Amino acid sequence: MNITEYADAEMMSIALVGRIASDLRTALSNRDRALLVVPGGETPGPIFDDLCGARVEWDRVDVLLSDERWRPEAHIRSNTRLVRERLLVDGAAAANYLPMYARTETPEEAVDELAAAIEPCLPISVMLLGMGEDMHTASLFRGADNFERALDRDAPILLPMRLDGEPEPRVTLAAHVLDGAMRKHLVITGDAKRKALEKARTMSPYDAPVAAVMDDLEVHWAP
Ligand SMILES: O=C1O[C@H](COP(=O)(O)O)[C@@H](O)[C@H](O)[C@H]1O
Repeated sequence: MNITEYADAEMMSIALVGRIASDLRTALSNRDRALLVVPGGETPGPIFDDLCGARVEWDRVDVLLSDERWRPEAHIRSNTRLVRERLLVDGAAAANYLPMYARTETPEEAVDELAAAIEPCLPISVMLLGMGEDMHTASLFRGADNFERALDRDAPILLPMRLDGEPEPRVTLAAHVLDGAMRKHLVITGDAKRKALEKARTMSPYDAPVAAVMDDLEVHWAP
């Protein structure tokens, strides 16, 4: 794991967008298509605002979320909504979006079909992840019903995930799928997440989920 510190979030966004765009161009020089995985939540919005205009052959890129909250796309908590509104615009509107939500009542009813569309696009070429102060990344939450299964080497690509206290069920890519990405970036802001990440360095993924993706991880941090 390597950490780059930036003066502020704007400087971080500029540099990170340059890195992701460059990683995508490298991936596209080796393969017909590239798979870009992005996080949801609050942190990536400003990065998406810049990334959508980056010089990339977007019509050769598949875009996929790291995880999703099981809410209709129009819902304020939908990660898909964030991606559609702030990433899949401008040049990036030409990218192919791989859905991580279907209009079924439960994720269990849809995960196999969603995973079947994702599988042919793997491995991940370029991945950007976020992290919570509780050290979760994607929707790998300690204490969630499928958490330990999601850390298994033979876990299905996509798993439903329920955590007491969370307002909706979720789906997440399995740890081995995330960890298999060819380029791995993590974006975090603030002292609390920085401290949590430092702590996670010495912990097992069973206690600190982000530790499951730390090999060759490039961390981008701003205050
Ligand atoms: O719920 C989620 O949270 C994490 C962290 O979000 P942030 O706003 O604190 O950066 C995010 O990476 C994940 O994709 C999302 O579903």
